Amino acid sequence: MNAIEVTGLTKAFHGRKVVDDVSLSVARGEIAGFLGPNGSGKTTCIRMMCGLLTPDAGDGQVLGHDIRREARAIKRQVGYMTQKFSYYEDLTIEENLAFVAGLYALPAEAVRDTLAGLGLTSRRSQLAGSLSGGWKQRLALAACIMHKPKLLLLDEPTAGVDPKARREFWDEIHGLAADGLTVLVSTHYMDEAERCHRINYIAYGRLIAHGTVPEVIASAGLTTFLVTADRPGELAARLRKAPGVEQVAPFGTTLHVTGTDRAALERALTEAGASFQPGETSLEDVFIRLMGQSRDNMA
Ligand SMILES: Nc1ncnc2c1ncn2[C@@H]1O[C@H](COP(=O)(O)OP(=O)(O)OP(=O)(O)O)[C@@H](O)[C@H]1O
Repeated sequence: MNAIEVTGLTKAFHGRKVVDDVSLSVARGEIAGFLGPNGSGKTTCIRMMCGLLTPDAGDGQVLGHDIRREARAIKRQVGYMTQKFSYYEDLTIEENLAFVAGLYALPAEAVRDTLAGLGLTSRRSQLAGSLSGGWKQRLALAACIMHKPKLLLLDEPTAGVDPKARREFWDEIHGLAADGLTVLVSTHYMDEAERCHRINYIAYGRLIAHGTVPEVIASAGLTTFLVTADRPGELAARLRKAPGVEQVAPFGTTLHVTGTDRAALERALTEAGASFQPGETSLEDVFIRLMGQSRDNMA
């Protein structure tokens, strides 16, 4: 049975639907990415799935428990790292974990094992407030997995963390998933999306794409050309107005020019006198398009 199997989740605040008919399946041991623009309803979905918020409509199961009737059982088996994870700055790493262990009535070994498991033992006496962003995230992760949850919900866990620390954090997540933990992670970083087994893209409350990264890219049906130009800025301005050109994104001195109609795109580039070659469509190109499309649908 899947770790998450929910259908038709809907939630409105003050008469405005912020989650609209979202269905989601996440297999056990899977790292599922949850992506979408700010305010698109990711956190609200996560809160409904872990029993913190009651949906207006929709139902389903998380870890085999009904999200409406068995919220307590779900909460016990879920680790939830919120966007603004809080800990006591003037307590050490170990003291912070001991506090959390107390909340869950866990034995002292739980703290020791968690410190060791996440490579925190040598830093256990360091004050949490003095840790760098990466180590703070590691402490937050430690606090969330100490009670050995079966499902880990991570809400933008690495915002503001440097690339090396982010990579190490993700190595950790993959290690936990390999041991059977299911992970649902919301992120705005494309490289993190690419590290998920499958991704789910939500915009304006609706789930509009899901699958593996290659599947999501392929389903968008976009063609991308790489264009080099002496004056990329000028060319970009012209191309943005050309028929068939849907996106123009400068990357250094190269432009990534994207559209759904390959022939129209080639025509536009030829007419603009651009020198171009085929490129790979990125996940970011796809998301920008999906975002634009769903905004049009809302209008
Ligand atoms: N308790 C609440 N009361 C009223 N409005 C809320 C509440 N919680 C969330 N919202 C609104 O619902 C919408 C969706 O918010 P949510 O936090 O789920 O989005 P998100 O996709 O997680 O965004 P972000 O990427 O910025 O974290 C937002 O417009 C938000 O202001």
